[in-house]
Amino acid sequence: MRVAIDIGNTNIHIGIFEDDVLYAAHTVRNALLLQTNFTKVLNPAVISQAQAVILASVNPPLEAYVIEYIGKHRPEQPCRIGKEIPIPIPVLTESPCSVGVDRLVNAIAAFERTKNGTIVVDAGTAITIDGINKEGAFLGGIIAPGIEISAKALHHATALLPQVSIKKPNTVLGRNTEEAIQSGVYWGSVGMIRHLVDMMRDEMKCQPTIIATGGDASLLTQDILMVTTVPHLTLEGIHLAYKMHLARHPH
Ligand SMILES: Nc1ncnc2c1ncn2[C@@H]1O[C@H](COP(=O)(O)OP(=O)(O)OP(=O)(O)O)[C@@H](O)[C@H]1O
Ligand SMILES: CC(C)(CO)[C@@H](O)C(=O)NCCC(=O)O
Ligand SMILES: [K+]
Repeated sequence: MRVAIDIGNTNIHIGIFEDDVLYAAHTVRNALLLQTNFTKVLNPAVISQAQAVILASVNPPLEAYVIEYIGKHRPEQPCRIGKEIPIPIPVLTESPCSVGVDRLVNAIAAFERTKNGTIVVDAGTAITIDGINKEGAFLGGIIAPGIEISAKALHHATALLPQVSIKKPNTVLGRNTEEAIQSGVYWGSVGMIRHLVDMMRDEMKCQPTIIATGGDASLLTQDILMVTTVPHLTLEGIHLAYKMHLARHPH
């Protein structure tokens, strides 16, 4: 049994892999994790019995907490993607080390599925849209505000706009403030994703496969054509990067 942990900015996602198959996954709000007892979220027995605990983090302070907790329950340090586990694909950006490892493991898992030029949309805290060429190399992409960030930003930066939870509006023309914010954030995000995917497709000069993931993917992609949603793409990518490393460096 192997445990993959994706430490993001809103949520931590935990996946349990048995015989290379993801058989359990759960998500905990970071804020909740810091308030509650870690043992309720990351079962000490699972941590101590796992063959490997593999981490991908884009949130260093929370990562430090998780590593400290894991250290109490198993003698080996967890394997960190991008540290002990090198990124097993070419990263063709200016500064490969500064690309979020969640974007990179998404690319690894997506390419494993498509074996084709691919665009990955991850709609989480941020919305990222990244290109992978048909050789499986990470090309770069875009980082934009996620829908919760957009809704919060409107509330925090204004005197009159309330905090609104975003759902799909029935109409584009909002008839009250709440509907107007929902429409702006929902249709704005959908339109942004559609447009950026089109632009990226042109720039990549190929017919890439589009894969979406992240907490808001199923909400947003209902209005985007030709997208396959893979809920646990990041966890799959963490596990895959680890397996690729093992294949290259058998113990
Ligand atoms: N049950 C849920 N719990 C938490 N967030 C949810 C849930 N359902 C939908 N969401 C949405 O998912 C988004 C967070 O997505 P995700 O879980 O991919 O974030 P994350 O992993 O922290 O992101 P990142 O890695 O980009 O920091 C939020 O915008 C929130 O609106
Ligand atoms: C963009 C996010 C926040 C998405 O989770 C993460 O991948 C990150 O913090 N990235 C670092 C900067 C970069 O990817 O270029
Ligand atoms: K994410």
